[in-house]
Amino acid sequence: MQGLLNTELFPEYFFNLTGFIFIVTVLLGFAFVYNSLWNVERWEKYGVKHVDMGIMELTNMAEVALGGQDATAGARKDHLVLFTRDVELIKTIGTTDFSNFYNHPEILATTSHFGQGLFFLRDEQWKRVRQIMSPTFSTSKLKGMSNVIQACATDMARVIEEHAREEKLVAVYNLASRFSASIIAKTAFGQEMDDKFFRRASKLFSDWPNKWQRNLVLILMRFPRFHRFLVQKLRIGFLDVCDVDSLVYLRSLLEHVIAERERAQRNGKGGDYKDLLQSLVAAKVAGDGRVGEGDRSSEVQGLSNGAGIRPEKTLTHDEVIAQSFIILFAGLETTASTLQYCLYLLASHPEIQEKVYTEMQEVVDSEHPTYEEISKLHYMEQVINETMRLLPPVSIVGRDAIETKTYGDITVPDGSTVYLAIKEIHKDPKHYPNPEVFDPERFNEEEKAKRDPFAFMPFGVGPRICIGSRLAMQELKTVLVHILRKVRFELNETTVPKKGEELKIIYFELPKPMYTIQIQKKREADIDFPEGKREAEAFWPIFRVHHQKSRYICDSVYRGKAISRQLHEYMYCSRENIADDILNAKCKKQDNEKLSWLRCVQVGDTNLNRQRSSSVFTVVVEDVLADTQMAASWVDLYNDYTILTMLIA
Ligand code: HEM
Repeated sequence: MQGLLNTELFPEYFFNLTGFIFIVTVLLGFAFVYNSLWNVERWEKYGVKHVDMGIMELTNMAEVALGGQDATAGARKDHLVLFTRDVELIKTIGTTDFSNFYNHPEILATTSHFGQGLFFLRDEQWKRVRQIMSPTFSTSKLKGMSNVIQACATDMARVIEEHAREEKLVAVYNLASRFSASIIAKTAFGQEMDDKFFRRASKLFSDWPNKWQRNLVLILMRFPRFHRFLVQKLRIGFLDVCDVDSLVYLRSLLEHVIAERERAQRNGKGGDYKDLLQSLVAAKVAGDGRVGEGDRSSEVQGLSNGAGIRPEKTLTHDEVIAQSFIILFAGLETTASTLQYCLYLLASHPEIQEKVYTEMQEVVDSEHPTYEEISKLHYMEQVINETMRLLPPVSIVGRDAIETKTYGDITVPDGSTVYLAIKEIHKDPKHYPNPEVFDPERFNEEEKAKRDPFAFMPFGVGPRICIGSRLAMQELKTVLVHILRKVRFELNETTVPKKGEELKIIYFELPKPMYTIQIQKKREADIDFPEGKREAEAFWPIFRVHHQKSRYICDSVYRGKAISRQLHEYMYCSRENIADDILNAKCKKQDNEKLSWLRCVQVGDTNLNRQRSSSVFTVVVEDVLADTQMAASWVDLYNDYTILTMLIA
């Protein structure tokens, strides 16, 4: 017990457990009385329906407050709070009147560096750090991180494939967390993830050893100001929501890497590192760790409230560490949960999984999908969006009101907190008919155009929106490509929850829910060969050289008008559906089942798992034409081809 408390502030007798519980109980009792008697301000006065609630945590409060017909309802924690799923009010608070609502509520009772992380920063501090961090997530930076994401996705796919080979079930949450943590380890902590890192990263928050401590903290979380007073002022360690040991460990890792990165930055070698950490370190080096007078160039986007805010673009050493922590906090579980839920939903909707697969076949040409290819996976994005609509990893976000403002019938008093109830908006039948049904078509362009864009906000809204949303999407799409091209996910009788059962998000529960999904079998075409190579894959370099050579000659010959435009087009697939035309024509002919093009285009022969790749296509056409008795209408083409083959030879 002694170790948990700050011995400088507390006398010896205080370490008596009974005495301590007594004091905390008295203080809690005082908080209750204050809350219910003295803080008599009621939401009704401000035109808002008020819901009286017992001791509940926030997400439940939102559910209860907005359970009926009301789009907006008030309640009290240790101050006034408002819950809303009214998209007009959300638009106003999140964007048009953002200058009155740019702070997240102070909910975190900790003495750790978390408090200096972007999510928890307030006022000028937030504006300065947000401005510094925004370019870190620009398109060019995301492209720069693509290799890391690919490597982590390949690892995850490999593990899943091994499970499939051994016909084992997959504890998806664990794998998804490892994937997400490994990207953060590399990009925000500058190192490979090992087991110790993963253990610590997954345990940023205290895991209270007994029930009464846990319940006490849960009750205190209902009174965040009081909770913070106990933790930050009285420094009662065991009430700290963060796990101090984990943070000390992670900080020690960072110290080494930051020192090394600083040296590189000062020697002009910072550009060698294309990750989040280096951008943070660069901001530190630029200001030499001091926050001075301020950058005079630009205001923070969306904050043109006339205040003339010109934050300086530098970070202190502790702020660099805090941002790495916050990336871990904000980026790990959110992305891992989305991946887990997405795979579960795909397993329970095989037809949708097949559609995702088909799109991948059409769009992704390379073994490691490029940034551009990833951005063309529109149906996959619809699936991810629908997953986050149905099961938003963050179900509620808050905004503190700086001044009292009235919007229509509702007055939002200064000092109150407005909670934007993401989950309730996403489940509102007004925006989403049959809201419990998983239907990615809700996010096709036509359906989206019919809906208020503020009815979908898994990443929050306005200038305070999630800074890592594009990175998260890139991670999710990349890993889905790598996994789904290898295996098909299915539910079986041991999967939890079972088919038809509700998939519930359990907040603040430890351990995390583990949804186990069966990987039924490998995709038919996924035939493995010794040393991890497929038979045809071994010939790919030869095919490629052959293709390049053919193309060079073919282009020259075409320019010299020695072959028809038709053949030129056929050779390079420059007309839409050309491969299908030829293949279909061939298939219709009798006795053609064993044509050699089958070998060439079998999806299992390539890592691409697709039929229409321009690089493989020449080989396909050559095989088709060379090995087949041509029908009359193909004779010209065949003659052209013969001339060409002679030239190539
Ligand atoms: C599916 C994945 C994710 C979801 C659903 C998600 C959701 C959110 C939400 C709802 C917010 C609050 C926004 C608001 O107040 O309006 C937020 C903030 C934030 N997120 Fe994410 N997030 C995800 C992934 C990530 C990743 C990968 C990172 C970092 C690499 C990240 C970093 C942050 C940070 C730093 C903030 C605080 C922004 C600020 O206060 O200015 N998030 N996120």
